[in-house]
Amino acid sequence: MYKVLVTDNVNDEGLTKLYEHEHFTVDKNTELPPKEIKEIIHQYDALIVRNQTKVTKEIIEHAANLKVIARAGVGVDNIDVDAATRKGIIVVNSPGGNTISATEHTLAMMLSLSRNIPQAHQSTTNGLWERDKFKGVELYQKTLGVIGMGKIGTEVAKRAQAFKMTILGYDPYLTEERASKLGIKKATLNEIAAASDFITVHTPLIKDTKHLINEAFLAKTKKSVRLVNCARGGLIDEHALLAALHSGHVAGAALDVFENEPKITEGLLKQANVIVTPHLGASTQEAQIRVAIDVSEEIINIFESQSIRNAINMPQTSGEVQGRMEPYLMLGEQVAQIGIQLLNDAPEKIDITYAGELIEEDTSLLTRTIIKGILTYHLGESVNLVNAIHLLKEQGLTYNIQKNAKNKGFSNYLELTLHKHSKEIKVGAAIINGFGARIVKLNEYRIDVRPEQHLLYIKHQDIPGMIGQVGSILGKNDTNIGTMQVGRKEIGGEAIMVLTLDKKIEQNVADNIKSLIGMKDIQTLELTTGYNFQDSPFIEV
Ligand SMILES: NC(=O)C1=CN([C@@H]2O[C@H](COP(=O)(O)OP(=O)(O)OC[C@H]3O[C@@H](n4cnc5c(N)ncnc54)[C@H](O)[C@@H]3O)[C@@H](O)[C@H]2O)C=CC1
Ligand SMILES: O=C(O)CCC(=O)C(=O)O
Repeated sequence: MYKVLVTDNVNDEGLTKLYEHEHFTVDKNTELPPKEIKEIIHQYDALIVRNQTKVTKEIIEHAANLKVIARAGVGVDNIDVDAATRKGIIVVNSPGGNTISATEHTLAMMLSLSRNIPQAHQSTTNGLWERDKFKGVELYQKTLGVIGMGKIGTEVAKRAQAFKMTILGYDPYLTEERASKLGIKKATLNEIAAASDFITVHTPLIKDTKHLINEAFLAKTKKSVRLVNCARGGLIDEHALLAALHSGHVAGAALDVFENEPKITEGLLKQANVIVTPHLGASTQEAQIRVAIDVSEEIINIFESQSIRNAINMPQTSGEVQGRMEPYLMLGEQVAQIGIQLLNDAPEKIDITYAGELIEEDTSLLTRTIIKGILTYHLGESVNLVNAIHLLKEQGLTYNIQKNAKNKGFSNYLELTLHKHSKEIKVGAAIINGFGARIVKLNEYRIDVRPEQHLLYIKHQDIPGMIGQVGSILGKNDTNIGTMQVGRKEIGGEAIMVLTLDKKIEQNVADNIKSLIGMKDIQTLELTTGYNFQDSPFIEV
């Protein structure tokens, strides 16, 4: 049974699938203070929040069993994603569940701002009839600058076109082609500042976007510009905005979000031309049901079928790519296990080469799988696909990926090289049509070994009788040999044997083999041959 904790007001109808699922129990408590969440979080496998709960590093550190943090919404700035990643916890969200609601709220705020609707409503309900005081401006033929042309920015732009506005869009990912398809103009921030009558922001709050609208930007804006923020507080420097409102340079602002919610910078509310809502962008029946359904399904999928659609801290792979990459993931993990066991030390540097068909594939998940396989040898079960790269960097290790068109004679090929001082271990592998996974290279030797659970690697002098002696010792100790591969560089020189065994051999058997004349090295290798829960989460797009 998986335990899920819900600490914010997430829609119950949308959570139905989780409530009714036989493998899940859900505890919902929207009154828990942070201290209490910290105390009980170790009991839970998943946590669902909106943006009220701050999922801090402290809470995450106490989350001994947590596998998933789900944000019923878009922005994850209330979650310490770095801390979650370090702990191997998947952070997921509902990227599209509230797009339309946030878009419509933005339009509602822009219209309210242009026609002073909240102020006029207040005045009229107070018994006044101030028709001259609330003269507004039209949107028609005005220029709207949209900063952040993602899902919401794009939908806002489309709807604003219905008002016959000219749209300027700025987003590092906005191409000329997409802008032209949307019928908008791709612009720089400076161009938006100089030409826009209305400016609306739709970016996440990240280091790069904090105070994107600041004193310097406002100084470049057109006089009487109107600003809308239905994305995140902190995108606009509220003090700079206040100064620009005081000076009359900015004609008005419509704000749904604030830098220190629920606090609002003193003075802003005193401005007659500022209209506010308490972070209502996603607050519609439809959006709340949708985001709750999204996170419920996501959690069920992660625990029941190991597939992930919307992770923040994992690479995304399409279902089609996922199907093609599946056999390589197991092979990647096995290659890593062989490499690290042969190195028997922490590597300083890791080189991974993908060749043949693999150069066309999205190999990000495969790389993570290999890194995970390497690190698990020393760091144990705390390593998973979420935190593998993070932990690698934390260990000060570097890794290097090469995609090489030369395929070494195989239609696909992956090679791992682990370096430690002057020692180097190289393991090459391929999926061979009709035969499946094969280890095809060990250091400088060409081999052909099916990666099975128990392998025996032997390095020896190439002298007659060696194979027989090893076989005889294993036979006497009741150990069946599945396959045996030998490789040598030159007759009488150094050679290797790689055997697949039906069971693990005892140390005394290995010692017996090691004592044979001409024997140089012997290592038992143990490989994973089946994924278990949480080990192979796929991300679907
Ligand atoms: N008020 C509310 O209740 C709601 C607020 N939001 C917020 O709206 C924002 C946008 O959400 P979506 O459109 O769904 O996200 P999205 O991820 O689809 O789009 C964000 C866009 O911002 C762009 N961007 C990033 N840095 C930028 C920069 N420095 N300058 C310009 N563009 C930049 C990205 O390239 C991306 O295209 C998020 O902050 C989200 O949290 C979302 C839903 C409801
Ligand atoms: O849960 C909410 O209402 C906040 C929505 C929001 O800000 C987001 O999804 O980013």
